[in-house]
Order: sequence, then C-alpha cells, then structure tokens
Amino acid sequence: MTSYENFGIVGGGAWGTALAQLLAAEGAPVRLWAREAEVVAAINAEHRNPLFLPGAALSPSLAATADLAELGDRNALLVVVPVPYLRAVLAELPASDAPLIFCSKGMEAESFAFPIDIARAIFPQRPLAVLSGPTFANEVAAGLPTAITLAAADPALAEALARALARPHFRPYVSTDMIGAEIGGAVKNILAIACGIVDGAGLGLNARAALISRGFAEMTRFGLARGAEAETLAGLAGLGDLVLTCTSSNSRNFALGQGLGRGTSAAALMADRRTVAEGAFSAPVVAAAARAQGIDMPITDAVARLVAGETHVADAVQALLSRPLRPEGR
Ligand SMILES: NC(=O)C1=CN([C@@H]2O[C@H](COP(=O)(O)OP(=O)(O)OC[C@H]3O[C@@H](n4cnc5c(N)ncnc54)[C@H](OP(=O)(O)O)[C@@H]3O)[C@@H](O)[C@H]2O)C=CC1
Ligand SMILES: O=C(CO)COP(=O)(O)O
Repeated sequence: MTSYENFGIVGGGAWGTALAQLLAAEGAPVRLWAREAEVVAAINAEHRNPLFLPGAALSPSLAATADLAELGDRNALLVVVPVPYLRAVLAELPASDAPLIFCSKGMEAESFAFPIDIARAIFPQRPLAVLSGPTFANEVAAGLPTAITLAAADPALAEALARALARPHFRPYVSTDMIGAEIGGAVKNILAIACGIVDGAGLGLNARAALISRGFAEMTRFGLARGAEAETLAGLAGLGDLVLTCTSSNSRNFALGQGLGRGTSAAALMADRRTVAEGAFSAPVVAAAARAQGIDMPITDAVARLVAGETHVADAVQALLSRPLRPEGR
C-alpha cells in the first residue's frame, strides 16, 4: 500500500494553515501554498498566520510558498481553497499524479459543481478524496480532539490517506461516499447561517433545535437525490458538522447569520471581509440546484433570499412558520 508522507497544502486560510500545522507539529516537513505574500512571509519568518489563524504558533518545519510549482514534488495535496476560487487555482496546479484531497465546503455557482466534479473535469486520471467534518481550524491547530470523515471512491486510497493524516488527537473515519461528504459540508454552512439568524434575532433555542432537525431533513433530501448515503449525512460530515456550526459563534457562517438576525444587511456584513462564510456563496446555488430537481428546501431558500437582500428576517420566519402542516418524515 502506498504511504503518503510528503504533503502539500493548497491554501493559506485558517483551515489550510491548521491542517498544515497538524501535519508539521512534530517536525515533519510540510509545504503550504498561499496566494498572499503577507501570509507566506508571516509563516516563514514568524511561524504564524495572523491574518487567518491568529493565536496559533506554527511549527518551523512548515514552509510557505507563493509558487504553486513548488508543490509539484508532493505525493499528496490537501486542497483548501474556498469553492468560488477553486477552479482557477486547480488550473494552475503543477502536473502530477498525486492524490488531491478536497477540504473546502461549498458548491460552485452556475456549474452546480462540487469540488470533486470540478477536479474530475480538469484531472480525469488523478485520484481524488474528500476530508470533511466538525473541525474548527483553531481547535485542530491547538491539538484538541477531533474526528473527521475521509472519503475516496477507492477504499484502499481512503485507508492510506487516513493512516497518513491520523494523529493521536485527530481521527479520520473512512468512507467511499465522496458526494455525501461534500453535500454535508456545503449544506451545513447554509443552515449555520439560518441558526445564526435565529440567535441574532432572539428567536430562542426551540427555534434553533427545529432548524437543526428540519435543516437536516433538507440536507438528507438533497443528498439522497444526488446519490449520497444516509449514513454519511448522519455522520461527522453531515449531522456532526451541522451541530458544531449551528451552535457556536466561532463559526463564521453562524456569526454572519447573527449579524443578519440583528438587522445588519448582508452587503454590509460581507463588505471588506477577508475570511469566508461559504454558506453565503452556496445558499443561492444549492437553492437553485434543489429547485431544478424539484427538491423542497425552504430553509436553504430563505437563507438565499436573506443573503441576497430580497426579504427580511420577520417575513422569512413567517413564511417558514405558515407552510402547510405535514408529516414529519417528508
Ligand atoms: N475555518 C475552518 O474552521 C474550516 C474551514 N473549512 C473550509 O475550508 C475552506 C477554506 O476556508 P478557510 O481556510 O477557513 O478560509 P479563510 O476564511 O480563513 O481564508 C480565506 C481564504 O480564501 C483565499 N482566497 C481569497 N480570495 C482568493 C482568490 N481570489 N483566489 C484564491 N484564494 C482566495 C485566501 O487565500 P490567500 O491567503 O491566498 O488570500 C484564504 O486562503 C472553505 O471552503 C471552508 O468552508 C473547512 C473546515 C474548517
Ligand atoms: O466548517 C467549519 C467547521 O467544521 C467551519 O465553519 P465556518 O466556516 O462557519 O467557520
């Protein structure tokens, strides 16, 4: 079985930096590509990333580069670029047959593609995997206990990558359901915005619990219609991540929702921010994809309209509460 020891990280945001630190913590050489010179310089000179992961001390064995070509000799790449920018970055990757492990959580506008779909179109022959679950970057960088789903169509690849990424405090659970892992991560971001809205608007904990469980029903309907396995959606990459990000303002998506719930416009909340709340990008995309397939996703649709400034919180809540009564299983 191939062993993967020589990792490269594509993306110098909070999650790319935390994954790089996970792998470099005990002195293993890890190379990370970041787009911004400021991030590259801070990682190399100060062993910190104050822009995206303030407070984390990084291992000196983690080296950053602004040149993607320097990842050409790595035998596996963790790709941690927000989905709206992913296609452009993948197109610049150096030629290699090293597996690509996708760690981003979203769906691309217009193409309705998940990271795996984008990658398959660009690299039809390259082995692909997905890494997704309840994993706040700052906690992983601090070495706190974390479990995550690692999915690849080839079970031997999933197992080899899981073995390479596992640490005493970081447990990957293997799966062959890549689409399930991707859908869980993309949809939970949208639902975290919804839960943040409920929190910011002071609508109470009953409403939040209702949103988590009815949101999970939406995730499940969307996932099953697209070939995901129910077990994946009920696992770390789905329900696990939903619970994490729907209950903590450490989630950027939840925090964005809190701002909306307090009455600030999405445009004001999004202006000048450098960190991503992927759910704001994905909500209109998932809502449109669901509509096109005839899948009922009222919470996702409400978040999409709130982010677009097409409705107000009170009206969106009223619309959700006045839907016809129905059996819970639908
Ligand atoms: N933060 C977390 O706890 C977790 C995040 N994720 C997912 O990981 C992905 C990355 O998020 P995260 O690391 O938090 O990002 P951050 O919000 O911390 O940072 C923003 C990232 O976007 C990149 N970026 C901005 N503009 C562009 C562009 N035009 N082209 C290419 N890259 C650009 C930045 O790169 P640069 O530095 O070069 O500007 C930076 O890596 C997202 O899909 C997120 O959902 C998944 C699990 C946990
Ligand atoms: O995906 C995450 C944790 O699993 C991080 O969530 P946010 O992007 O909402 O901060």
